[in-house]
Amino acid sequence: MERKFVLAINPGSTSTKVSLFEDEKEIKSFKIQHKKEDLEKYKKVADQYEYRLCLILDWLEKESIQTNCLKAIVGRGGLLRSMPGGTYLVTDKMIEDLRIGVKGEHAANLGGMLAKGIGDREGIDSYIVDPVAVDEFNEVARVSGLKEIPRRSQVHALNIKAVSYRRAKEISKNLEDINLIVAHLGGGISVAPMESGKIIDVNNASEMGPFSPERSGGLPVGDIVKMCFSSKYTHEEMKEMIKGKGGLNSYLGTIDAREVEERISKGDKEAKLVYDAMIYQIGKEIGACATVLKGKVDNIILTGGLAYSHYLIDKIKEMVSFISEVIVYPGEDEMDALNKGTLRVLKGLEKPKIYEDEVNLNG
Ligand SMILES: Nc1ncnc2c1ncn2[C@@H]1O[C@H](COP(=O)(O)OP(=O)(O)O)[C@@H](O)[C@H]1O
Ligand SMILES: CCCC(=O)OP(=O)(O)O
Repeated sequence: MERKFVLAINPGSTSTKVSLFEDEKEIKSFKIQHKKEDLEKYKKVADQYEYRLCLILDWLEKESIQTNCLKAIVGRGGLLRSMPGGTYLVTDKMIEDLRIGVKGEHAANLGGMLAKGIGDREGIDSYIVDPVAVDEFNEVARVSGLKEIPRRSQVHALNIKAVSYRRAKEISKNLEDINLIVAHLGGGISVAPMESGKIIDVNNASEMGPFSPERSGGLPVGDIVKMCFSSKYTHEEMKEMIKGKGGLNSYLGTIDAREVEERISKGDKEAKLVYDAMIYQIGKEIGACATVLKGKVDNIILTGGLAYSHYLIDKIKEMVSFISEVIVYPGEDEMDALNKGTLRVLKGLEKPKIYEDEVNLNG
């Protein structure tokens, strides 16, 4: 029988990861590291399309993989209109929204574009799975306190859903029958209460909640307004302070938690105070999620790069173990999650969702 593969594409802000899967097995993978100056040439994220496409096609050629050996292509989904979780067929309308950045710029916007670009060459379907735009909020979670500004769901949905499925399987339950609190602890942080498989609230990794290695998290709003009108900073500079140069980076000049821990071990008191404050805010956010779930929490899951840290995990456990058992899945496996989401559709276990049917095209 002819061998057929799924190609998964995960564009990040500094790299593009590609993996080739034969059923559930990853048989090849490659991380294309982009030079800062190569990406800086492009004004908009979507403008990087041709550049990244050529690099992926070059890799396939180098590995002697013909695109006619592929049965589907899947890309990490970006900032689209609010949508329920699941596996989506990439449609022309979705591509239009990704290209204009309908809800903002994010490297993941290229995922669907690159998947469809390659899929269309062979006449095969392309998909995205649990994009950062997944929105399964309870209505009450949308109200911010200022009429003009609704709370928005922007979330590390792909990894959060993947680790939730993993835990449900481990305890032989359906995800729909359990409640979890999942904290994705990476360069950005999402802490979400998951009720019966749905992410019913989240801090919004780019703007609110705990600060993270590179993001400020929620800030005192009065002081932010003052800074914005101080004439000291441009709009771009303010945005960078919130995402990129915020969090650990703002206080300690690094986004690398390992470096911070190294400094702490050498007696750096400032590093310890800032790192402990980040951990304190994560614990506090988990506590808030427990109240959303009215205390009915089957497990708390800690995942992402920071979950490799024993220092951080032990301190979070001290704060939240009274709520429920803490399960640690360090790192993330977004490539595997993309493939599994695609296989669920290819094997007929799930129907692919259609973007136009699931989103509000006037919103
Ligand atoms: N072994 C480790 N101990 C402590 N922190 C770690 C470890 N490995 C990775 N990290 C930290 O995890 C963070 C990045 O997490 P990651 O999930 O890779 O983020 P992203 O995918 O958002 O770039 C960085 O601050 C990094 O220093
Ligand atoms: C917008 C939520 C998802 C997110 O922040 O992803 P990255 O950490 O990969 O930028």
